[in-house]
Amino acid sequence: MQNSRRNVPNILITGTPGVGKSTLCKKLSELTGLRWLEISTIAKENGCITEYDPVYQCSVLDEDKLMDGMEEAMCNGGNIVDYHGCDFFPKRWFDIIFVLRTNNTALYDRLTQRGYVGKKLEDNIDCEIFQVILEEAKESYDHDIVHELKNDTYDELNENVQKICVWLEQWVSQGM
Ligand SMILES: Nc1ncnc2c1ncn2[C@@H]1O[C@H](COP(=O)(O)OP(=O)(O)O)[C@@H](O)[C@H]1O
Repeated sequence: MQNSRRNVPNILITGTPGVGKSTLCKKLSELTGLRWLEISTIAKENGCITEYDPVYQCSVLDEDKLMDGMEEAMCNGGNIVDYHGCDFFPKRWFDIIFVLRTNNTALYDRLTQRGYVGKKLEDNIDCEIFQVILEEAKESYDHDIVHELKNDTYDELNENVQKICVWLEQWVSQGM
């Protein structure tokens, strides 16, 4: 089984900005004790930003430097990685991948509340409509470890956290 040597798994939580990754990761981390690695913050704190993309209004990552810095923690396991992309991480790092999904109306409201306007808002809504991150995950990892989770409401958020906790318990017990 892939990565079975780790005692605790690594989980990737991905999806379009605004689908609720950070909210879910924070809760999951508090409940499980797994380490929440928010890639945007880690990249900023460790000088892994090469430039700012004025078209997409976002930071461009120095992926190699970031990966090198994360390697040891990821090999040890016990991490929840949170990022709105997934194709550049080493495949061997993850035991499971959850792609959060949100309907357009809810996502539009969340992103406008965050201050997104114009092209940035439209591009992120399009990203969700065309399920870009889900396709990216399926292209980058084995299909059987990629799971889509609907995350429109707080009830669904709680259900998703529970589902991941159940998976985690099963994963750990299988290795005993
Ligand atoms: N399941 C949910 N139902 C309703 N609102 C949510 C849900 N998850 C997150 N939110 C809200 O949506 C916004 C974006 O959530 P956030 O976790 O920052 O998304 P991301 O990390 O994917 O960009 C926040 O205001 C958050 O409170």
